[in-house]
Amino acid sequence: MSLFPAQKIVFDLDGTLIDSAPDLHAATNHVLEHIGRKTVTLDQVRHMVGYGALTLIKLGLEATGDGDEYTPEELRPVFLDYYGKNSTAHTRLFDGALDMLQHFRAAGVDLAICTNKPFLLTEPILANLGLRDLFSAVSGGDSFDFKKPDPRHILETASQMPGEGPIVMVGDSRPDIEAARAAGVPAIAVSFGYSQTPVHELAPDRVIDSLAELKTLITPA
Ligand SMILES: O=C(O)COP(=O)(O)O
Ligand SMILES: [Mg+2]
Repeated sequence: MSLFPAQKIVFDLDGTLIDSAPDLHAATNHVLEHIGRKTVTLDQVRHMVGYGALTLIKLGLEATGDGDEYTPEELRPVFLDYYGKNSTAHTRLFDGALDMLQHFRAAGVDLAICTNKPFLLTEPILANLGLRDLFSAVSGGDSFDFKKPDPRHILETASQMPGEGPIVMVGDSRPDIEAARAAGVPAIAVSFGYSQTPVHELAPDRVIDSLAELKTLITPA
């Protein structure tokens, strides 16, 4: 088994560490009901997450109507207002997430979150799930002028972490893996996330079926 040495692990959030689809589903349907559209299913939403709120709204609009009656931009405040108040009603950590994160902190590995979610929504979710203190850097899709799949999102997040050393990215979908590859950083993909295509087709360096596997795959550098 080839190992990935790391001093810094940069994690995607939705679909990787947290199963947030139920709350994102509710917020998406809140927007759709607000404009008199039919709702979408949880399974549909699970394949729409990863590129941020605007893309989620856009895909929700495309799935429920035609024409350009509404823009994602004008509906974004409706989405964010609802989601901001209901972001951890049903959201839970994936199995083994907390134990794995604590394992790496105890080994002196630095951890970060690099999500395409808005930054101001990310912090309360981490706090509500008891995770905030585990991360030395947290960046959202609006923290910089660029976001995943732009490699600078990963590299700028990593530059905010203390220390120097090799980086590993762990994510669930195309923007994570493309950003990691362009950044020259190994990409480990979880198989249970929200990817639109099977993650092995995106050619990450490794696919894992459980977060606990990271404890043997990644070695403290
Ligand atoms: O699409 C989003 O809102 C965020 O998704 P991510 O945490 O997987 O980057
Ligand atoms: Mg994700």
